[in-house]
Amino acid sequence: MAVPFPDDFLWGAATSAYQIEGAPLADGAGPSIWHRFAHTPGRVAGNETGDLACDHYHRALDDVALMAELGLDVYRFSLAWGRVLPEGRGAVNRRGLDFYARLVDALLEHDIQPMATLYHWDLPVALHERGGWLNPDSPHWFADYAETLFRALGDRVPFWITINEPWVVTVPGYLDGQLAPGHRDLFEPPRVAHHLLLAHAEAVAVYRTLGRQQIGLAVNLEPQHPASPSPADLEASRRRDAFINRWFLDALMFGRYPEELADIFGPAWPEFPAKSLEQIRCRGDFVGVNYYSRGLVRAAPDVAPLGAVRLTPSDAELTTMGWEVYPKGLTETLLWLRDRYANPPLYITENGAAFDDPPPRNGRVEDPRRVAYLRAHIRAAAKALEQGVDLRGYCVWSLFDNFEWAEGYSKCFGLYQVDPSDQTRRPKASARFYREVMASRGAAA
Ligand SMILES: OC[C@H]1NNC[C@@H](O)[C@@H]1O
Ligand SMILES: [Ca+2]
Repeated sequence: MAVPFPDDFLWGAATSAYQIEGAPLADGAGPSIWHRFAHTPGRVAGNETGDLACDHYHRALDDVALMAELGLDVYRFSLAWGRVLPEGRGAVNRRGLDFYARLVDALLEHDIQPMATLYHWDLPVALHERGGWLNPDSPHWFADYAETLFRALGDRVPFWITINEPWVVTVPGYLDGQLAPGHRDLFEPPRVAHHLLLAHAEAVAVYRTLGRQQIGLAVNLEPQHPASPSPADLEASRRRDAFINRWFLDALMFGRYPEELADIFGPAWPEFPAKSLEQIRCRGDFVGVNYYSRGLVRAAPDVAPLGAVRLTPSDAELTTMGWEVYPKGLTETLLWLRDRYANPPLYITENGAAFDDPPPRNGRVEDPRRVAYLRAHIRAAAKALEQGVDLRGYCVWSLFDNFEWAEGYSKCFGLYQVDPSDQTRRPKASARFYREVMASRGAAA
C-alpha cells in the first residue's frame, strides 16, 4: 500500500483497567461502580464480573514483554481511580500507585510510549455515594485525582487522556441504564455531561501548570446517515449527529452546546451559566477518536427522547456487537473533525471489531474477519492522512479479549485470545498482521 504514514506515526493498542486487570480490591484498592454493577445480578450477561478478567494486575510485566514482541510504539491503558484513591479523594494508596509506576517504567524500558487514560468509567463507589458525576464537586474531585497522577507519573507519561467517551458515561450510564451506574433519568444526563466536561477542563488547567506533554479527551464518534432522503430521516440523522458527535466536542471547541440538545431533552435541558461554558472551552493538545461504525438513522417519533432509531442494514457485514463494518465512516469522521474544528491533532485511540473467533489450532487462532476489518480501517485512516488530516497515531481496540462491560466476556475484540482456564495469551492472525503493519510503518496494510 502507498504509505502515507510518517515514520513517527504511533502504532498502538488499547485496554482499560476494569476490563483487563482483575483483582479489583487488591492491595487496598477501593471498589468502583463497575465492581458494584457487575456484582448486581442481571446487569451483566451471565452475571460475569471483572474479578479476574485477564489477571493483568498480576501479569503486567509479562504483558509488557508481549507488547514489545508485538512491536507497539504506544500502549493505551487506564488508571483505576480507586486503586490510587480508594475513597476517590484524600489518602493515596501507595501500593495502587506503585502498580502503575511499575507498568509505566516497564513500558519505557521496552521503548513503548505510555498513553494513560485517567477515567475509563470506574468511578470509586465512595464518590458515587456522594452523588458521583451528578455532584457539582465532581470536577474538583477529578482534578485532584488527576493532579495526584500528574505529580507521580507526569515526567514519564507523554500522553494523557482525561476521560474515555464521556457520551458513553452519560447516556448508557444515566439515560438508558445499560452501563454503570445504571440510572434511567432524562434530567440527569445533561448535568452529568456538563460535570464531565468541567472535570476535563479543570484537569487540563492543572496539567498546564505541571506538565509539558500532551493531554486530550477521547470521544466515541459515529457518522450518522439518513436511511432515506425524507426530511424526517434527514432531521433525525442531524439530531443523532448532535447527540452523539457534537454534544461534547462543540462544548469543548466552541464553548457552546449544539442547539438540537435543548430540543432533544426539552424541559430536562437546564440553562447552563455562560461562565461555566467558558470554563469548558478547552481545545487540549489532541482529540482521541474512538471509531467503530456509522449510524443509519430513521425517524421514529415515538422513540423518546431522540425520535430516531439506528437501523442495521440488511445487506451489511456486522460484527458480533451488531455494528456495521463501515470503514468509509472512519475517513468521513476524520475529515469532519479537520473541517469542523480547524484540523486538531488526532489520535485514533480505539478502533477494532468483535467477532466469534475459533478455538486455537496448534497454538494459532485464525481471525480473518478481524484482519480484514483492521486492514480496511487502517487504509481508511490513510485516506484521511492523504487529505491533510493531522493524524498522529492509531490504537487497536483491543490488545486482549477482555470484559466487554454488560456483554461480559462473550464479545472478543482482542489481537490476543486469553484462555480463561490458565490466562495464556495466544496471538491471533490479526496480531501477526498488525505486527507486520507496524514493522513496515503501515505498508503491510
Ligand atoms: O465496545 C468496545 C469498546 N468501546 N469503547 C470503550 C471500550 O471500553 C469498549 O470495550
Ligand atoms: Ca516501534
